[in-house]
Amino acid sequence: MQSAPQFLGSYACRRCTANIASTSARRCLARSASTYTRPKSVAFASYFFHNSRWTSYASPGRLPVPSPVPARRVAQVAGQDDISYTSSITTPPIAWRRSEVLTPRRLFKVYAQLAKSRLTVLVVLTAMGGVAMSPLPATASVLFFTTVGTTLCSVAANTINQIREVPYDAQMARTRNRPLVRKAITPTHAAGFAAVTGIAGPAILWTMVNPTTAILGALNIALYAGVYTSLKRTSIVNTWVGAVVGSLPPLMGWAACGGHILPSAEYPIHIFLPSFLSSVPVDLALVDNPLAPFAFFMVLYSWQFPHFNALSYLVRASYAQAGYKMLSVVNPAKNALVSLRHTLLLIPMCSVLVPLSGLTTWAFALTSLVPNAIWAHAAWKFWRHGSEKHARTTFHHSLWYMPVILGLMMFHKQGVDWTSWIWGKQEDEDE
Ligand SMILES: CC(C)=CCC/C(C)=C/CC/C(C)=C/COP(=O)(O)OP(=O)(O)O
Repeated sequence: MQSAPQFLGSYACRRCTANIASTSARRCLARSASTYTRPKSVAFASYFFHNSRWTSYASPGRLPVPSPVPARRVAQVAGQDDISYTSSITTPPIAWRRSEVLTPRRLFKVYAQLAKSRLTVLVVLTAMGGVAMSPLPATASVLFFTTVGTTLCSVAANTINQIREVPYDAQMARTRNRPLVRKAITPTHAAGFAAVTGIAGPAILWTMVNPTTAILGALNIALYAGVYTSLKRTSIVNTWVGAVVGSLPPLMGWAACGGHILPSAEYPIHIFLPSFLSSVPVDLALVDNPLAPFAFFMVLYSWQFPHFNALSYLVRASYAQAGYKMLSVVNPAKNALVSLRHTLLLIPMCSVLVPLSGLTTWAFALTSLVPNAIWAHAAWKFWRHGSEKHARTTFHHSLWYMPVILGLMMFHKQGVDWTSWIWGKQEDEDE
């Protein structure tokens, strides 16, 4: 473990530094400490209200700057005593620097960082995927307000997540430059931003789209910022909860168009057999089928495991350092096995569940086999060899896999026959 002065050199607030041996200083240490041995409960309220007064002892006249003694830490979690690495914290994670002046332009940039803008764009795109796959038409107003409402919900969820994770984000190179860690914005300001977006998002969805979409948005904020964020440091189950969070936006898009996501007497579950097994022609009136959004949800749910587990394996040292309970840290072999399991599960999902639900025609069952086979092969190699090289390949495959699978789903969408649409046009021209 690092020595107390090293941690305190970066993170103790002024009030707590008067007496470095005092309880509050120890509390500061606890909230900064990386944890294989979990810290005592982090005094969140203390962090929250002290943060704007945090200072660095690297400035002269305060406590001495700690000598940069390399700290070596060996992970010993769940019998995995083979993960060892040299901690990169040989100097305080954040050096003293003048605080940023928040011009409107900088403030916008800070808000975008709090929103994790790229993730938010992806979330909105998957919600639009739900709209695109819905058999029910969407008006321009529904499209616009679903986009705005979903964006605001995602912004709020990501902001709350960052407010809660400052001491841990500060310990990972990947997240060390986030606005709250570098103190570009106070936690109070960020909390205000989260409150405004977190109320406006569901309110817009409720009033301008429909209550079901609003409830899904609010539920997802709670699931991500509340349940998932807490579980990250307590249980590997976090990844399964995070996968639900990532799969809910398409349901929001589906619900926004008025589609039903739960079966009822009025909207029971239908199955759409392939034409060689059924003589009944597809009744497009039945395509608003609760099994369809469930199939979409499941594809996104399973996609996240090989995507996230492969990435998580590549950054496992920093996850370990910040004390996150990730499968890639506690059990790398199982981490790769879970990735493989979900790439294999995606095959029957795409080749049976999706066409059976009426979301696509049965042609999708065949065309989806190609991307599924390529990705499953990469995940199998990752599981066999457990190397970073294969983790990277599995991760890179996840990046093209999702747009390809969504594109194929759109191409084979039930009731939309692109080929006859093109041929039909040609016939029209011939006439
Ligand atoms: C509509 C609505 C509310 C949508 C929310 C969508 C959303 C925020 C999805 C995130 C999914 C997820 C588990 C990301 C990882 O977060 P992480 O905390 O592990 O990432 P980090 O390590 O980069 O902080």
